[in-house]
Amino acid sequence: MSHLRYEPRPPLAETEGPLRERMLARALARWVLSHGGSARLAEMAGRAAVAELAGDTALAPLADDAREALRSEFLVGDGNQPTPFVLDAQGRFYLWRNHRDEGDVAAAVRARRTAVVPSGLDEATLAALFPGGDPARDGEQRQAVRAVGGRRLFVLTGGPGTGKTTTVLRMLLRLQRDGLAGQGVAVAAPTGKAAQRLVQSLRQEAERLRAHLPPDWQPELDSLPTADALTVHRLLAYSPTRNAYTRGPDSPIEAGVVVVDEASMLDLAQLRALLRALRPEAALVLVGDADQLNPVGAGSVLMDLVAVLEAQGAPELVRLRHSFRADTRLVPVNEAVRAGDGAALATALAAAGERAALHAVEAPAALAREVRRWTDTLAEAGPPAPLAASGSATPALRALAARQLLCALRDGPFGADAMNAAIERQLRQRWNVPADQTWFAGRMVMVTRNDYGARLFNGDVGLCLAGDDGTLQVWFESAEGGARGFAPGALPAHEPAWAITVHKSQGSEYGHVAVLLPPDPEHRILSRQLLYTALSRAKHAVEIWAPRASLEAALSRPLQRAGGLVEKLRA
Ligand SMILES: Nc1ncnc2c1ncn2[C@@H]1O[C@H](COP(=O)(O)OP(=O)(O)OP(=O)(O)O)[C@@H](O)[C@H]1O
Repeated sequence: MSHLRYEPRPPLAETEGPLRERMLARALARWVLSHGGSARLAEMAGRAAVAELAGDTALAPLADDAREALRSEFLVGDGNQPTPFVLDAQGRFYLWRNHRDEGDVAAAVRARRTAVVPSGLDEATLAALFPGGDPARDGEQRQAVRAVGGRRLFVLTGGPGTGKTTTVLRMLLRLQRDGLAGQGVAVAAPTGKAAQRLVQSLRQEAERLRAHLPPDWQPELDSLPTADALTVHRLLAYSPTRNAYTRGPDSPIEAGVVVVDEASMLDLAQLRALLRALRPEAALVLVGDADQLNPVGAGSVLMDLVAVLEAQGAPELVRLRHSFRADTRLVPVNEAVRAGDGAALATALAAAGERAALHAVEAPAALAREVRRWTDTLAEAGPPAPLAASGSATPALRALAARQLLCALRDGPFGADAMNAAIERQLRQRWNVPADQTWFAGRMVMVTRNDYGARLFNGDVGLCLAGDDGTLQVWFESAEGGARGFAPGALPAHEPAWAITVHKSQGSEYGHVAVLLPPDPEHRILSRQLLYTALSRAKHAVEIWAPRASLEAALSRPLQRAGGLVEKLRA
Protein backbone atom coordinates (compact mmCIF):
# COMPACT_ATOMS: atom_id res chain seq x y z
CA MET A 1 0.00 0.00 0.00
CA SER A 2 2.71 2.41 -1.01
CA HIS A 3 0.38 5.40 -1.28
CA LEU A 4 -0.21 5.25 2.47
CA ARG A 5 3.37 6.17 3.12
CA TYR A 6 4.23 9.14 0.92
CA GLU A 7 4.28 11.90 3.52
CA PRO A 8 5.11 14.66 4.13
CA ARG A 9 4.49 15.86 0.62
CA PRO A 10 6.79 18.28 -1.11
CA PRO A 11 4.83 21.30 -2.39
CA LEU A 12 3.27 20.60 -5.76
CA ALA A 13 4.27 22.68 -8.72
CA GLU A 14 2.05 25.69 -9.28
CA THR A 15 0.44 24.37 -12.38
CA GLU A 16 -0.26 20.71 -12.90
CA GLY A 17 -1.00 19.54 -16.38
CA PRO A 18 -3.91 17.29 -17.34
CA LEU A 19 -1.37 14.69 -18.47
CA ARG A 20 0.02 14.36 -14.96
CA GLU A 21 -3.51 14.12 -13.61
CA ARG A 22 -4.39 11.34 -16.03
CA MET A 23 -1.21 9.42 -15.21
CA LEU A 24 -1.83 9.70 -11.48
CA ALA A 25 -5.47 8.65 -11.79
CA ARG A 26 -4.51 5.69 -13.96
CA ALA A 27 -1.71 4.57 -11.61
CA LEU A 28 -3.99 4.63 -8.58
CA ALA A 29 -6.80 2.93 -10.48
CA ARG A 30 -4.39 0.14 -11.52
CA TRP A 31 -3.28 -0.25 -7.91
CA VAL A 32 -6.90 -0.62 -6.76
CA LEU A 33 -7.69 -3.23 -9.42
CA SER A 34 -4.55 -5.23 -8.65
CA HIS A 35 -5.49 -5.28 -4.94
CA GLY A 36 -8.94 -6.65 -5.40
CA GLY A 37 -10.93 -3.42 -5.68
CA SER A 38 -13.81 -2.95 -8.10
CA ALA A 39 -13.79 -0.85 -11.26
CA ARG A 40 -16.05 1.66 -9.48
CA LEU A 41 -13.57 2.00 -6.61
CA ALA A 42 -10.69 2.29 -9.08
CA GLU A 43 -12.43 5.21 -10.76
CA MET A 44 -13.26 6.86 -7.44
CA ALA A 45 -9.67 6.52 -6.20
CA GLY A 46 -8.38 8.16 -9.38
CA ARG A 47 -10.86 10.99 -8.98
CA ALA A 48 -9.88 11.53 -5.34
CA ALA A 49 -6.20 11.69 -6.25
CA VAL A 50 -6.85 14.23 -9.01
CA ALA A 51 -9.11 16.25 -6.70
CA GLU A 52 -6.27 16.30 -4.17
CA LEU A 53 -3.98 17.83 -6.78
CA ALA A 54 -6.56 20.60 -7.14
CA GLY A 55 -6.57 21.08 -3.35
CA ASP A 56 -9.62 19.07 -2.25
CA THR A 57 -9.03 16.76 0.70
CA ALA A 58 -12.04 14.61 -0.24
CA LEU A 59 -14.64 14.17 -2.95
CA ALA A 60 -17.88 16.04 -2.25
CA PRO A 61 -20.56 13.76 -0.71
CA LEU A 62 -21.51 10.95 -3.08
CA ALA A 63 -25.01 9.87 -4.04
CA ASP A 64 -26.62 7.18 -1.86
CA ASP A 65 -26.24 4.31 -4.36
CA ALA A 66 -22.54 5.04 -4.85
CA ARG A 67 -22.04 5.09 -1.07
CA GLU A 68 -23.74 1.72 -0.65
CA ALA A 69 -21.63 0.08 -3.33
CA LEU A 70 -18.38 1.49 -1.91
CA ARG A 71 -19.11 0.52 1.68
CA SER A 72 -18.94 -3.17 0.72
CA GLU A 73 -15.36 -2.83 -0.57
CA PHE A 74 -12.70 -4.11 1.85
CA LEU A 75 -10.27 -1.36 0.76
CA VAL A 76 -12.75 1.24 2.04
CA GLY A 77 -13.33 1.92 5.74
CA ASP A 78 -15.04 4.48 7.93
CA GLY A 79 -11.79 6.00 9.18
CA ASN A 80 -11.61 4.16 12.49
CA GLN A 81 -9.08 1.64 11.19
CA PRO A 82 -6.40 2.37 8.62
CA THR A 83 -7.74 1.48 5.18
CA PRO A 84 -6.48 2.88 1.88
CA PHE A 85 -9.73 4.79 1.36
CA VAL A 86 -12.33 6.25 3.69
CA LEU A 87 -16.01 6.95 3.17
CA ASP A 88 -17.21 9.14 6.01
CA ALA A 89 -20.71 9.28 7.48
CA GLN A 90 -21.61 12.15 5.16
CA GLY A 91 -20.54 10.19 2.08
CA ARG A 92 -17.25 12.02 1.44
CA PHE A 93 -14.65 9.79 -0.20
CA TYR A 94 -11.07 10.25 1.03
CA LEU A 95 -7.59 8.95 0.50
CA TRP A 96 -6.73 7.65 3.99
CA ARG A 97 -4.06 10.24 4.70
CA ASN A 98 -6.35 13.24 4.26
CA HIS A 99 -9.05 11.80 6.48
CA ARG A 100 -6.50 11.10 9.20
CA ASP A 101 -4.97 14.59 8.84
CA GLU A 102 -8.37 16.30 9.19
CA GLY A 103 -9.19 14.24 12.26
CA ASP A 104 -5.82 14.92 13.87
CA VAL A 105 -5.99 18.66 13.17
CA ALA A 106 -9.53 18.94 14.52
CA ALA A 107 -8.62 16.99 17.69
CA ALA A 108 -5.49 19.05 18.33
CA VAL A 109 -7.35 22.31 17.73
CA ARG A 110 -10.10 21.23 20.13
CA ALA A 111 -7.57 20.30 22.83
CA ARG A 112 -5.75 23.61 22.41
CA ARG A 113 -8.95 25.63 22.49
CA THR A 114 -10.09 24.10 25.76
CA ALA A 115 -6.72 24.36 27.55
CA VAL A 116 -6.89 28.02 28.59
CA VAL A 117 -5.01 29.37 31.59
CA PRO A 118 -6.74 32.65 32.49
CA SER A 119 -4.30 35.51 32.25
CA GLY A 120 -5.40 39.08 32.81
CA LEU A 121 -3.87 42.21 31.38
CA ASP A 122 -4.13 45.57 33.07
CA GLU A 123 -5.16 48.51 30.94
CA ALA A 124 -2.00 50.44 31.82
CA THR A 125 0.18 47.73 30.26
CA LEU A 126 -2.03 47.66 27.21
CA ALA A 127 -1.88 51.43 26.87
CA ALA A 128 1.92 51.32 27.15
CA LEU A 129 2.05 48.91 24.22
CA PHE A 130 0.04 51.31 22.05
CA PRO A 131 1.75 54.65 22.73
CA GLY A 132 -0.24 57.53 21.29
CA GLY A 133 -2.76 55.05 19.95
CA ASP A 134 -6.39 55.65 19.15
CA PRO A 135 -8.77 52.89 20.26
CA ALA A 136 -11.11 53.80 17.40
CA ARG A 137 -8.46 52.61 14.95
CA ASP A 138 -6.47 50.10 16.95
CA GLY A 139 -9.25 48.64 19.12
CA GLU A 140 -9.10 45.25 17.41
CA GLN A 141 -5.32 45.16 17.73
CA ARG A 142 -5.67 45.81 21.47
CA GLN A 143 -8.29 43.10 21.67
CA ALA A 144 -5.83 40.64 20.10
CA VAL A 145 -3.15 41.53 22.64
CA ARG A 146 -5.69 41.10 25.41
CA ALA A 147 -7.13 37.82 24.16
CA VAL A 148 -3.89 35.98 23.33
CA GLY A 149 -2.90 35.66 27.00
CA GLY A 150 -3.09 32.14 28.38
CA ARG A 151 -4.27 30.56 25.13
CA ARG A 152 -2.66 27.66 23.31
CA LEU A 153 -4.21 28.57 19.98
CA PHE A 154 -4.84 32.04 18.64
CA VAL A 155 -5.73 33.19 15.13
CA LEU A 156 -5.17 36.73 13.88
CA THR A 157 -6.58 37.57 10.48
CA GLY A 158 -6.96 40.76 8.49
CA GLY A 159 -6.47 42.31 5.08
CA PRO A 160 -3.32 44.03 3.85
CA GLY A 161 -2.00 46.86 5.99
CA THR A 162 -4.34 46.17 8.91
CA GLY A 163 -1.35 45.85 11.21
CA LYS A 164 -1.02 42.08 11.67
CA THR A 165 2.74 42.20 12.15
CA THR A 166 2.50 45.26 14.36
CA THR A 167 0.01 43.37 16.52
CA VAL A 168 2.09 40.18 16.61
CA LEU A 169 4.98 42.19 18.02
CA ARG A 170 2.81 43.53 20.83
CA MET A 171 1.32 40.09 21.51
CA LEU A 172 4.84 38.70 21.85
CA LEU A 173 5.88 41.48 24.24
CA ARG A 174 2.82 40.77 26.34
CA LEU A 175 3.49 37.02 26.37
CA GLN A 176 7.12 37.64 27.31
CA ARG A 177 6.01 39.81 30.22
CA ASP A 178 3.52 37.15 31.34
CA GLY A 179 6.38 34.68 31.39
CA LEU A 180 4.42 32.51 28.97
CA ALA A 181 7.12 32.81 26.36
CA GLY A 182 9.74 31.74 28.84
CA GLN A 183 10.69 28.71 26.79
CA GLY A 184 11.46 30.88 23.81
CA VAL A 185 9.64 32.21 20.79
CA ALA A 186 9.87 30.83 17.27
CA VAL A 187 8.53 32.72 14.27
CA ALA A 188 8.12 31.12 10.88
CA ALA A 189 6.27 31.33 7.59
CA PRO A 190 5.54 28.82 4.84
CA THR A 191 8.02 30.43 2.43
CA GLY A 192 11.55 31.67 3.03
CA LYS A 193 10.73 35.08 1.67
CA ALA A 194 7.69 35.53 3.89
CA ALA A 195 9.72 34.39 6.91
CA GLN A 196 12.41 36.91 6.12
CA ARG A 197 9.88 39.73 5.68
CA LEU A 198 8.26 38.83 9.00
CA VAL A 199 11.51 39.03 10.93
CA GLN A 200 12.46 42.24 9.13
CA SER A 201 9.12 43.89 10.00
CA LEU A 202 9.32 42.70 13.61
CA ARG A 203 12.80 44.15 13.91
CA GLN A 204 11.80 47.53 12.43
CA GLU A 205 8.66 47.79 14.54
CA ALA A 206 10.56 46.78 17.71
CA GLU A 207 13.06 49.57 17.10
CA ARG A 208 10.28 52.09 16.55
CA LEU A 209 8.53 50.98 19.73
CA ARG A 210 11.75 51.00 21.77
CA ALA A 211 11.74 54.79 21.63
CA HIS A 212 8.25 54.95 23.13
CA LEU A 213 8.14 52.17 25.72
CA PRO A 214 9.21 52.75 29.34
CA PRO A 215 12.73 51.41 30.06
CA ASP A 216 11.40 48.42 32.01
CA TRP A 217 10.28 46.91 28.67
CA GLN A 218 13.87 46.58 27.40
CA PRO A 219 14.27 42.90 28.47
CA GLU A 220 11.11 41.94 26.56
CA LEU A 221 12.21 43.93 23.51
CA ASP A 222 15.66 42.34 23.64
CA SER A 223 14.32 38.81 23.73
CA LEU A 224 12.22 39.12 20.58
CA PRO A 225 13.14 36.66 17.82
CA THR A 226 14.44 39.21 15.35
CA ALA A 227 17.39 37.21 14.05
CA ASP A 228 16.15 33.93 12.66
CA ALA A 229 13.79 33.64 9.73
CA LEU A 230 12.54 30.08 9.58
CA THR A 231 10.38 28.39 7.02
CA VAL A 232 7.81 25.99 8.48
CA HIS A 233 9.84 23.20 6.84
CA ARG A 234 12.92 24.29 8.79
CA LEU A 235 11.01 24.83 12.01
CA LEU A 236 9.86 21.22 11.74
CA ALA A 237 13.41 20.14 10.81
CA TYR A 238 12.50 18.38 7.60
CA SER A 239 14.92 15.58 6.82
CA PRO A 240 15.20 14.91 3.09
CA THR A 241 16.94 11.57 3.66
CA ARG A 242 14.06 10.24 5.74
CA ASN A 243 11.43 12.32 3.89
CA ALA A 244 9.99 13.14 7.28
CA TYR A 245 9.93 15.92 9.84
CA THR A 246 12.32 15.46 12.76
CA ARG A 247 10.15 17.55 15.07
CA GLY A 248 7.19 15.64 16.42
CA PRO A 249 5.70 14.45 19.70
CA ASP A 250 8.99 12.81 20.75
CA SER A 251 11.16 15.74 19.80
CA PRO A 252 9.01 18.87 19.99
CA ILE A 253 9.87 22.38 18.87
CA GLU A 254 11.73 24.05 21.72
CA ALA A 255 9.57 27.12 22.09
CA GLY A 256 6.83 28.32 24.38
CA VAL A 257 5.27 30.43 21.64
CA VAL A 258 5.23 29.61 17.92
CA VAL A 259 4.02 32.24 15.45
CA VAL A 260 3.30 31.29 11.84
CA ASP A 261 2.70 34.20 9.47
CA GLU A 262 1.07 33.99 6.01
CA ALA A 263 -0.83 31.01 7.41
CA SER A 264 -3.19 31.03 4.41
CA MET A 265 -0.34 29.24 2.61
CA LEU A 266 -0.30 26.36 5.14
CA ASP A 267 -1.78 23.14 3.81
CA LEU A 268 -3.56 20.47 5.84
CA ALA A 269 -0.55 18.15 6.13
CA GLN A 270 1.71 20.99 7.26
CA LEU A 271 -0.71 22.15 9.95
CA ARG A 272 -1.04 18.60 11.24
CA ALA A 273 2.75 18.26 11.39
CA LEU A 274 3.02 21.60 13.16
CA LEU A 275 0.40 20.75 15.76
CA ARG A 276 2.09 17.40 16.43
CA ALA A 277 5.44 19.09 16.88
CA LEU A 278 4.34 21.62 19.52
CA ARG A 279 4.83 21.10 23.22
CA PRO A 280 1.38 20.63 24.75
CA GLU A 281 1.75 23.81 26.80
CA ALA A 282 3.12 25.93 23.94
CA ALA A 283 0.99 28.63 22.31
CA LEU A 284 0.43 28.56 18.55
CA VAL A 285 -0.41 31.89 16.92
CA LEU A 286 -1.58 31.67 13.31
CA VAL A 287 -1.48 34.94 11.40
CA GLY A 288 -2.70 35.59 7.87
CA ASP A 289 -5.36 36.90 5.54
CA ALA A 290 -8.05 34.21 5.45
CA ASP A 291 -9.49 35.68 2.25
CA GLN A 292 -6.32 35.12 0.25
CA LEU A 293 -5.61 32.24 -2.08
CA ASN A 294 -5.62 28.75 -0.64
CA PRO A 295 -2.31 26.91 -0.34
CA VAL A 296 -0.76 25.04 -3.23
CA GLY A 297 -1.17 21.76 -1.30
CA ALA A 298 -4.50 20.26 -0.23
CA GLY A 299 -6.90 21.89 2.22
CA SER A 300 -7.79 25.45 3.21
CA VAL A 301 -6.99 25.32 6.90
CA LEU A 302 -6.81 29.02 7.74
CA MET A 303 -10.02 29.77 5.87
CA ASP A 304 -11.76 26.83 7.59
CA LEU A 305 -10.51 27.76 11.06
CA VAL A 306 -11.52 31.39 10.66
CA ALA A 307 -14.96 30.42 9.31
CA VAL A 308 -15.65 28.19 12.31
CA LEU A 309 -14.21 30.51 14.97
CA GLU A 310 -15.93 33.55 13.48
CA ALA A 311 -19.32 31.82 13.35
CA GLN A 312 -18.90 30.89 17.01
CA GLY A 313 -17.76 34.38 18.02
CA ALA A 314 -14.77 32.60 19.56
CA PRO A 315 -12.36 34.72 21.63
CA GLU A 316 -9.32 32.98 20.12
CA LEU A 317 -9.95 34.74 16.81
CA VAL A 318 -9.50 38.44 16.11
CA ARG A 319 -10.13 39.96 12.68
CA LEU A 320 -8.40 43.31 12.07
CA ARG A 321 -10.51 45.56 9.86
CA HIS A 322 -8.97 49.02 9.94
CA SER A 323 -6.50 49.66 7.12
CA PHE A 324 -3.46 51.73 8.11
CA ARG A 325 -2.32 52.17 4.53
CA ALA A 326 -1.63 55.78 3.64
CA ASP A 327 -3.95 55.62 0.64
CA THR A 328 -7.32 54.11 1.48
CA ARG A 329 -9.03 54.68 -1.88
CA LEU A 330 -8.49 51.06 -2.89
CA VAL A 331 -9.95 49.63 0.32
CA PRO A 332 -13.54 49.58 -1.11
CA VAL A 333 -12.22 47.82 -4.23
CA ASN A 334 -10.72 45.04 -2.12
CA GLU A 335 -13.81 44.83 0.07
CA ALA A 336 -16.09 44.49 -2.96
CA VAL A 337 -13.96 41.66 -4.35
CA ARG A 338 -13.80 39.96 -0.95
CA ALA A 339 -17.59 40.01 -0.86
CA GLY A 340 -17.90 38.97 -4.52
CA ASP A 341 -20.12 41.99 -5.14
CA GLY A 342 -19.92 43.06 -8.81
CA ALA A 343 -22.07 46.18 -8.39
CA ALA A 344 -20.00 47.37 -5.40
CA LEU A 345 -16.82 46.72 -7.39
CA ALA A 346 -18.05 48.83 -10.30
CA THR A 347 -18.88 51.66 -7.88
CA ALA A 348 -15.54 51.33 -6.07
CA LEU A 349 -13.58 51.32 -9.34
CA ALA A 350 -15.41 54.44 -10.52
CA ALA A 351 -14.91 56.19 -7.17
CA ALA A 352 -11.18 55.42 -7.25
CA GLY A 353 -10.87 57.62 -10.37
CA GLU A 354 -7.47 57.41 -12.02
CA ARG A 355 -6.36 54.94 -9.34
CA ALA A 356 -8.33 52.10 -10.91
CA ALA A 357 -9.03 51.00 -14.47
CA LEU A 358 -10.66 48.09 -16.23
CA HIS A 359 -9.28 47.18 -19.67
CA ALA A 360 -11.39 44.67 -21.59
CA VAL A 361 -8.56 42.45 -22.83
CA GLU A 362 -10.09 39.56 -24.77
CA ALA A 363 -7.88 38.81 -27.75
CA PRO A 364 -4.10 38.58 -28.11
CA ALA A 365 -4.04 41.85 -30.10
CA ALA A 366 -5.66 43.77 -27.24
CA LEU A 367 -3.26 42.13 -24.82
CA ALA A 368 -0.27 43.11 -26.97
CA ARG A 369 -1.46 46.75 -26.85
CA GLU A 370 -1.67 46.70 -23.05
CA VAL A 371 1.76 45.08 -22.73
CA ARG A 372 3.24 47.72 -25.03
CA ARG A 373 1.71 50.52 -22.98
CA TRP A 374 2.93 48.91 -19.72
CA THR A 375 6.43 48.35 -21.09
CA ASP A 376 6.63 51.91 -22.44
CA THR A 377 6.27 53.17 -18.88
CA LEU A 378 8.94 50.75 -17.65
CA ALA A 379 11.28 51.71 -20.49
CA GLU A 380 10.74 55.46 -20.35
CA ALA A 381 13.33 56.27 -17.72
CA GLY A 382 15.94 54.21 -19.59
CA PRO A 383 18.06 51.44 -18.07
CA PRO A 384 19.19 52.16 -14.51
CA ALA A 385 22.34 54.25 -14.24
CA PRO A 386 25.64 52.51 -13.43
CA LEU A 387 26.24 52.03 -9.73
CA ALA A 388 29.25 53.91 -8.42
CA ALA A 389 31.60 51.86 -6.21
CA SER A 390 30.41 53.81 -3.17
CA GLY A 391 26.76 53.86 -4.29
CA SER A 392 23.85 51.86 -2.93
CA ALA A 393 21.59 49.62 -4.98
CA THR A 394 18.77 50.04 -2.47
CA PRO A 395 16.95 52.97 -4.17
CA ALA A 396 16.90 51.10 -7.50
CA LEU A 397 15.66 47.94 -5.76
CA ARG A 398 12.91 49.82 -3.92
CA ALA A 399 11.81 51.36 -7.22
CA LEU A 400 11.11 47.86 -8.57
CA ALA A 401 8.05 47.59 -6.36
CA ALA A 402 6.50 50.65 -8.02
CA ARG A 403 4.82 48.58 -10.77
CA GLN A 404 4.08 44.88 -11.07
CA LEU A 405 2.15 42.85 -13.62
CA LEU A 406 0.40 39.87 -11.99
CA CYS A 407 -0.95 37.00 -14.08
CA ALA A 408 -3.51 34.41 -13.09
CA LEU A 409 -1.72 31.86 -15.25
CA ARG A 410 1.89 30.90 -15.80
CA ASP A 411 1.54 29.15 -19.18
CA GLY A 412 -0.11 30.04 -22.46
CA PRO A 413 -0.53 33.33 -24.32
CA PHE A 414 -2.10 34.99 -21.25
CA GLY A 415 0.46 33.56 -18.82
CA ALA A 416 3.37 35.13 -16.93
CA ASP A 417 6.02 33.38 -19.05
CA ALA A 418 4.66 34.87 -22.28
CA MET A 419 4.31 38.31 -20.65
CA ASN A 420 7.91 38.20 -19.43
CA ALA A 421 9.15 37.21 -22.88
CA ALA A 422 7.21 40.08 -24.50
CA ILE A 423 8.32 42.68 -21.94
CA GLU A 424 11.95 41.58 -22.07
CA ARG A 425 11.95 41.64 -25.90
CA GLN A 426 10.57 45.17 -25.97
CA LEU A 427 12.90 46.46 -23.26
CA ARG A 428 15.89 45.02 -25.12
CA GLN A 429 14.79 46.84 -28.26
CA ARG A 430 14.15 50.12 -26.46
CA TRP A 431 17.44 49.97 -24.56
CA ASN A 432 19.51 48.64 -27.49
CA VAL A 433 20.71 45.51 -25.72
CA PRO A 434 22.77 43.25 -28.05
CA ALA A 435 20.94 40.03 -28.90
CA ASP A 436 23.75 37.77 -27.60
CA GLN A 437 23.78 39.40 -24.16
CA THR A 438 21.56 37.59 -21.65
CA TRP A 439 22.13 40.01 -18.81
CA PHE A 440 21.70 43.77 -19.03
CA ALA A 441 21.28 46.65 -16.60
CA GLY A 442 17.62 46.79 -15.62
CA ARG A 443 16.96 43.05 -15.99
CA MET A 444 14.66 41.98 -13.18
CA VAL A 445 14.61 38.39 -11.95
CA MET A 446 12.96 36.30 -9.27
CA VAL A 447 14.73 33.45 -7.46
CA THR A 448 12.76 30.22 -7.78
CA ARG A 449 14.60 27.99 -5.30
CA ASN A 450 15.82 28.53 -1.73
CA ASP A 451 19.60 28.78 -1.43
CA TYR A 452 20.32 28.87 2.29
CA GLY A 453 24.07 29.26 1.73
CA ALA A 454 23.60 32.44 -0.31
CA ARG A 455 20.61 33.44 1.83
CA LEU A 456 18.52 33.85 -1.29
CA PHE A 457 14.97 32.55 -1.13
CA ASN A 458 12.30 31.44 -3.53
CA GLY A 459 10.44 34.64 -4.41
CA ASP A 460 13.32 37.10 -3.80
CA VAL A 461 13.47 39.71 -6.53
CA GLY A 462 16.79 40.99 -7.86
CA LEU A 463 17.88 43.70 -10.26
CA CYS A 464 20.85 43.63 -12.59
CA LEU A 465 22.97 46.77 -12.43
CA ALA A 466 26.21 47.76 -14.11
CA GLY A 467 29.13 48.88 -11.98
CA ASP A 468 31.39 51.83 -12.86
CA ASP A 469 33.60 49.46 -14.82
CA GLY A 470 30.67 47.91 -16.69
CA THR A 471 30.65 44.67 -14.66
CA LEU A 472 27.13 43.38 -14.22
CA GLN A 473 25.87 42.26 -10.83
CA VAL A 474 22.43 41.20 -9.65
CA TRP A 475 21.36 42.99 -6.46
CA PHE A 476 18.95 41.89 -3.75
CA GLU A 477 17.69 43.74 -0.71
CA SER A 478 19.13 42.10 2.38
CA ALA A 479 17.14 41.34 5.51
CA GLU A 480 19.49 43.46 7.60
CA GLY A 481 18.93 46.50 5.38
CA GLY A 482 21.20 47.44 2.49
CA ALA A 483 21.74 45.32 -0.61
CA ARG A 484 23.85 42.35 -1.66
CA GLY A 485 25.27 41.87 -5.14
CA PHE A 486 25.88 38.55 -6.92
CA ALA A 487 27.58 37.69 -10.19
CA PRO A 488 24.79 36.57 -12.55
CA GLY A 489 26.38 33.12 -12.82
CA ALA A 490 26.26 32.64 -9.03
CA LEU A 491 22.47 32.93 -8.75
CA PRO A 492 20.32 29.96 -7.81
CA ALA A 493 17.51 29.03 -10.24
CA HIS A 494 15.66 32.17 -11.33
CA GLU A 495 13.35 33.60 -14.00
CA PRO A 496 12.39 37.05 -15.29
CA ALA A 497 10.12 38.91 -12.88
CA TRP A 498 8.41 41.72 -14.80
CA ALA A 499 5.34 39.51 -14.73
CA ILE A 500 4.73 36.99 -11.95
CA THR A 501 1.84 34.75 -11.05
CA VAL A 502 -0.66 35.88 -8.44
CA HIS A 503 0.40 32.87 -6.37
CA LYS A 504 3.97 34.17 -6.23
CA SER A 505 2.85 37.66 -5.27
CA GLN A 506 1.39 36.57 -1.92
CA GLY A 507 2.95 38.54 0.90
CA SER A 508 4.33 41.30 -1.37
CA GLU A 509 3.11 44.85 -1.95
CA TYR A 510 3.52 47.11 -4.97
CA GLY A 511 2.58 50.68 -5.80
CA HIS A 512 0.70 50.05 -9.05
CA VAL A 513 -0.57 46.58 -9.98
CA ALA A 514 -1.98 45.27 -13.26
CA VAL A 515 -3.85 41.97 -13.04
CA LEU A 516 -4.23 39.82 -16.15
CA LEU A 517 -7.03 37.24 -16.12
CA PRO A 518 -7.56 34.60 -18.82
CA PRO A 519 -10.28 35.59 -21.32
CA ASP A 520 -12.11 32.28 -20.95
CA PRO A 521 -14.67 32.79 -18.15
CA GLU A 522 -14.86 29.03 -17.65
CA HIS A 523 -11.18 28.77 -16.73
CA ARG A 524 -10.98 27.03 -13.37
CA ILE A 525 -8.20 29.29 -12.08
CA LEU A 526 -10.68 32.18 -11.83
CA SER A 527 -11.87 32.74 -8.28
CA ARG A 528 -12.69 35.53 -5.87
CA GLN A 529 -9.62 34.73 -3.77
CA LEU A 530 -7.33 34.95 -6.80
CA LEU A 531 -8.63 38.40 -7.72
CA TYR A 532 -8.62 39.59 -4.09
CA THR A 533 -5.05 38.39 -3.56
CA ALA A 534 -3.91 40.15 -6.75
CA LEU A 535 -5.70 43.47 -6.25
CA SER A 536 -4.90 43.73 -2.56
CA ARG A 537 -1.16 43.75 -3.40
CA ALA A 538 -1.58 47.33 -4.68
CA LYS A 539 -0.97 50.33 -2.46
CA HIS A 540 -1.89 53.14 -4.89
CA ALA A 541 -3.35 51.99 -8.20
CA VAL A 542 -4.81 48.94 -9.92
CA GLU A 543 -5.66 47.93 -13.47
CA ILE A 544 -7.60 44.83 -14.39
CA TRP A 545 -6.86 43.38 -17.82
CA ALA A 546 -9.83 41.11 -18.50
CA PRO A 547 -13.12 40.95 -20.32
CA ARG A 548 -16.09 41.65 -18.09
CA ALA A 549 -17.17 37.99 -18.32
CA SER A 550 -13.90 36.75 -16.76
CA LEU A 551 -14.12 39.37 -14.05
CA GLU A 552 -17.68 38.40 -13.25
CA ALA A 553 -16.77 34.71 -13.28
CA ALA A 554 -13.96 35.35 -10.79
CA LEU A 555 -16.23 37.35 -8.49
CA SER A 556 -18.99 34.77 -8.58
CA ARG A 557 -16.73 31.86 -7.64
CA PRO A 558 -15.68 31.67 -3.99
CA LEU A 559 -13.01 29.04 -3.93
CA GLN A 560 -14.47 26.39 -1.71
CA ARG A 561 -12.41 23.26 -1.40
CA ALA A 562 -14.16 19.97 -0.82
CA GLY A 563 -13.33 18.32 2.50
CA GLY A 564 -14.66 17.76 5.99
CA LEU A 565 -12.44 19.92 8.20
CA VAL A 566 -15.06 22.60 8.89
CA GLU A 567 -17.50 19.96 10.08
CA LYS A 568 -14.87 18.28 12.25
CA LEU A 569 -13.81 21.60 13.76
CA ARG A 570 -17.42 22.37 14.62
CA ALA A 571 -17.99 19.04 16.34
N1 LIG B 1 -1.99 50.81 15.52
C1 LIG B 1 -1.33 51.40 14.54
N2 LIG B 1 -1.14 52.74 14.53
C2 LIG B 1 -0.47 53.35 13.54
N3 LIG B 1 0.06 52.70 12.47
C3 LIG B 1 -0.10 51.37 12.41
C4 LIG B 1 -0.80 50.65 13.44
N4 LIG B 1 -0.81 49.34 13.10
C5 LIG B 1 -0.16 49.23 11.93
N5 LIG B 1 0.28 50.44 11.52
C6 LIG B 1 1.05 50.73 10.30
O1 LIG B 1 0.40 50.13 9.19
C7 LIG B 1 1.32 49.58 8.30
C8 LIG B 1 1.00 48.11 8.08
O2 LIG B 1 1.23 47.42 9.29
P1 LIG B 1 1.68 45.89 9.30
O3 LIG B 1 2.86 45.70 8.41
O4 LIG B 1 1.79 45.47 10.71
O5 LIG B 1 0.39 45.28 8.63
P2 LIG B 1 0.18 43.82 8.05
O6 LIG B 1 -1.26 43.52 8.22
O7 LIG B 1 1.16 42.88 8.68
O8 LIG B 1 0.52 44.10 6.57
P3 LIG B 1 0.79 43.10 5.35
O9 LIG B 1 -0.46 43.13 4.58
O10 LIG B 1 1.93 43.74 4.66
O11 LIG B 1 1.11 41.76 5.95
C9 LIG B 1 2.69 49.81 8.90
O12 LIG B 1 3.25 50.95 8.30
C10 LIG B 1 2.40 50.06 10.35
O13 LIG B 1 3.37 50.88 10.96
